[in-house]
Amino acid sequence: MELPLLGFDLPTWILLFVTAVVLLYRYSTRKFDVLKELGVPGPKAYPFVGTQFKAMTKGVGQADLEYIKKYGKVYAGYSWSTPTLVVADADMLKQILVKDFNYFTNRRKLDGISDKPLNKMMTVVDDDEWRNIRYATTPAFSGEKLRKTTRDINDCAKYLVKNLRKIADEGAVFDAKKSCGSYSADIIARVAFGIDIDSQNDQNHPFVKHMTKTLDFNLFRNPFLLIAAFCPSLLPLARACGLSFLSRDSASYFTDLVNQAINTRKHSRVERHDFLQLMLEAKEMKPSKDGEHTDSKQRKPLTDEEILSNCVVFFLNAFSTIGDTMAMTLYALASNPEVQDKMLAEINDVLGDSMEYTYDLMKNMGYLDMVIDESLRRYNPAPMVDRICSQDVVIKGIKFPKGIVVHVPIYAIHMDPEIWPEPEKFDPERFAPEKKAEMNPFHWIPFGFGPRNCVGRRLALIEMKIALVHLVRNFKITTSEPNQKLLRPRVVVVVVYTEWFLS
Ligand code: HEM
Repeated sequence: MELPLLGFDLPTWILLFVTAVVLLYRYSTRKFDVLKELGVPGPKAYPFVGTQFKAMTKGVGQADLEYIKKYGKVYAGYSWSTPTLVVADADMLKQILVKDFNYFTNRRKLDGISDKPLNKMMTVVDDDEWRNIRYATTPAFSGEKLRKTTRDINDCAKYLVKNLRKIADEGAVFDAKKSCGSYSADIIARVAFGIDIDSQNDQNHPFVKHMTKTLDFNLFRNPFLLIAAFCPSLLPLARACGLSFLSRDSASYFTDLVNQAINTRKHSRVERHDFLQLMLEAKEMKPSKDGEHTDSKQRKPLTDEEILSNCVVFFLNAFSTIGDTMAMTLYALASNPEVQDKMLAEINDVLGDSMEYTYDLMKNMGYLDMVIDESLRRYNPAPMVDRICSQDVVIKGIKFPKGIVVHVPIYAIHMDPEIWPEPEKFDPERFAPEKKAEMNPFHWIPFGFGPRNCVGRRLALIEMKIALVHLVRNFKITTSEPNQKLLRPRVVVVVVYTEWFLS
């Protein structure tokens, strides 16, 4: 006797299942004709995954590298079901990222990022809303502002040295990714918001815990991301079931942290000129104390929602990128002792007995710059950036239809053997001043390019430089032998390297 399941008999279940598969198939292939019309070569697209299968198994960067070799510097693909043109050609990038910026102002939105407190992040908002926020926050990273922050950065770096000294004295190994991530979190909290989180002393600090959880872009650990990637139209249902990109506890942790910082600021008599202050001034449309924001181009006051989202985006961006790049630079120094020795010689030469490493002193360290530039080429944490085309435009004979996503394959450009011979090799000499002067600027784009490039670039560089100077001056960095082999990039949204340790 057949037992009906939830009131349906077996044939009905089979019919429902087949209908669901057919509907999902049609949904995931509905845009598969768009790229055929453009006549741009590219890999075959499959239902549900588009052309992403290689990216899922080998990482976005490696997939781009292999496809560019096969199809050329412009190829067409489907990011899941979204038609995408991948552009690695330098002239076209100049056009897209700079000259025709008005047609390529916005980024593709991950559907999941429309929940508070992430919905108004500078990284995801469009057009004038983006311009307004970018305009209000850019002055926080001026040379003058950063010069004032170097004392705070030095303090955090000294703390890092103190903590690592304990480990070195015991002859133990250290987890560079964690230590550098905490260093970077402490700095952004201090210099941008004036708050002390002291995550270096407590790597289980809730701040670190929530950051790490939020930045875990593994599709298979975060069902919300999985749905956003494969079937975004099911997101409302996912939300109704309580799923979200940012977990509820992380969302309320970040919201409370920012609100506390704002309240403390309101009642404090200490005058600050940092990122948070600029945002609060932009909320009230006050001219900044330094005369910034007096320009009539400033369009609208920032809303509370915009302030909250952009505080969170600064935390998120600074935590992962700087921590990872620094950790990879340490790995490169450990694996290339001659580079480490040369760096130390320059540091001693420039600094003499000084223990305060100022903004201006850092400018005199040409070899340190070369090491960081090479590290950002070889181990850049952002394997790609993207833009959406807002109206039909033809570039170098290729039609970019309105709505198409342009994917800029940073990793593949940085690892292209035609541009960078022996790309796997860590070689700071590639960035010697005479070579840098001749370099095509679109062959090295770790911070993106054009008006929408990384707003935190200068802070990132100064933070990394100061920490590396402290570390190289105080320690000889080596790899802990067996872990050297574990270094493999796993690229989903940002590059994450498998665990490894230094001593
Ligand atoms: C090594 C460190 C860093 C790297 C490699 C990096 C890389 C990038 C890249 C590739 C982009 C996209 C640019 C584009 O689309 O053209 C970006 C955007 C952004 N970055 Fe960074 N970043 C770093 C550090 C930071 C820091 C420290 C902050 C904040 C304090 C920050 C805040 C941002 C923001 C807010 C955006 C969005 C800008 C906009 O949409 O206008 N980044 N970053």
